[in-house]
Amino acid sequence: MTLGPPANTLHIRIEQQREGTPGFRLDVDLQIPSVGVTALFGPSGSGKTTLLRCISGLEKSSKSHISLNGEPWQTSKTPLPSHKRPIGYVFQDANLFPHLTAQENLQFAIKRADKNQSVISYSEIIQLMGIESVLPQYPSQLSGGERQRVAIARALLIQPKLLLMDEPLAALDDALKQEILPYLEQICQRAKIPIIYVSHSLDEVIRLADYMVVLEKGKVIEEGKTQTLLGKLGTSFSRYQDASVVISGVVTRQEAEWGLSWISFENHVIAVKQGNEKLGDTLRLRIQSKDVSLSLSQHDDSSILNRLTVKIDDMIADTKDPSMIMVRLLAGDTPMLARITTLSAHKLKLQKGQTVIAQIKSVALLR
Ligand SMILES: Nc1ncnc2c1ncn2[C@@H]1O[C@H](COP(=O)(O)OP(=O)(O)OP(=O)(O)O)[C@@H](O)[C@H]1O
Repeated sequence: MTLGPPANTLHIRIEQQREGTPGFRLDVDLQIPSVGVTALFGPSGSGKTTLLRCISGLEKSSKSHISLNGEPWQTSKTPLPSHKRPIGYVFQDANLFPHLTAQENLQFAIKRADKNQSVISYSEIIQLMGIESVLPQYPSQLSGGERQRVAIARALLIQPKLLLMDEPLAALDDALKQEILPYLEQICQRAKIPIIYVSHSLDEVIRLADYMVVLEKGKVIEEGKTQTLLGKLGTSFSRYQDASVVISGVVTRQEAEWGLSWISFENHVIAVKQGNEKLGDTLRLRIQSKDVSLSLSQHDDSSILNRLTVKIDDMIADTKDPSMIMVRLLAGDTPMLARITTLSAHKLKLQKGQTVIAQIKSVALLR
């Protein structure tokens, strides 16, 4: 007996060889979580958009099998036309109908909605996206950010089983990106469906995605939970100079007089600049490998607040820059990365299994 894909999984099997692009072949067999955000990452031309277009049926593929929690809703034998697939699609450009108001654009989606599926209600999405006041307006009267928020609402109002987002923030400037990210976070937390999110921005991915897939030349080269994948050595991420890890922890102490929140994970505590978070909130922190230095003993005379006792798990030389080395650390079971000079590693005689102090200079609070 062969076992099918496990429950709580979205299984996507796509093969495509497009005429006119002989050098490119898409061949993907993915099993990703059936709830939450999966980021699709990879260099330009690696096939991210092609994969989304094949999933949505906008592009033909020789093999196309999609099943959710073991239930197939798209097979090569019974290909569904694009408009019949229960998929919401948000593109880089909002693609709203220009001759319809924002509200009419949304009503168009409601007509198409799957009556058996209830992802989100009209009133809830209007409130979550903060678009009540712009409903009577035409797309040309909206700002780029407002247009994109209406487009996201429209994609969700078809009550999809899967939401595809292809660089939804790429056309916006940095200020607008920062404005829309909290809306996206809310949607990602609220919609209990799988969301595939294409982005070139590691910042966005780290902030939104629980799971990551990396494509290269039409094939999956890496996949896994965001936290696990980013904490690995030898991946495409650990080669970046801004290689980072994500740590999830709970606010256990706040000191208003110093403007600090203390975030606990496993047996460790990290101080961050206080924001809107409250005691008991779960937060994600981003720690860049270049902000982590190592010492053999605790230095109480240092200005660095965050000094964690960790174990060296592995070390790998930077093939592009022999003066630098990446050290993988474990704070309990939580991986961290430190990018330090090869000379320091040599002077400190760092070795696998050794206990050291990780000094963290700066921690970004992701939410
Ligand atoms: N309409 C098309 N006709 C023919 N070939 C195409 C077409 N669109 C893309 N390609 C080719 O298909 C391959 C995959 O492109 P795709 O746009 O899916 O990559 P991508 O990872 O989304 O890139 P980017 O990050 O730049 O958007 C590339 O070789 C590209 O040149």
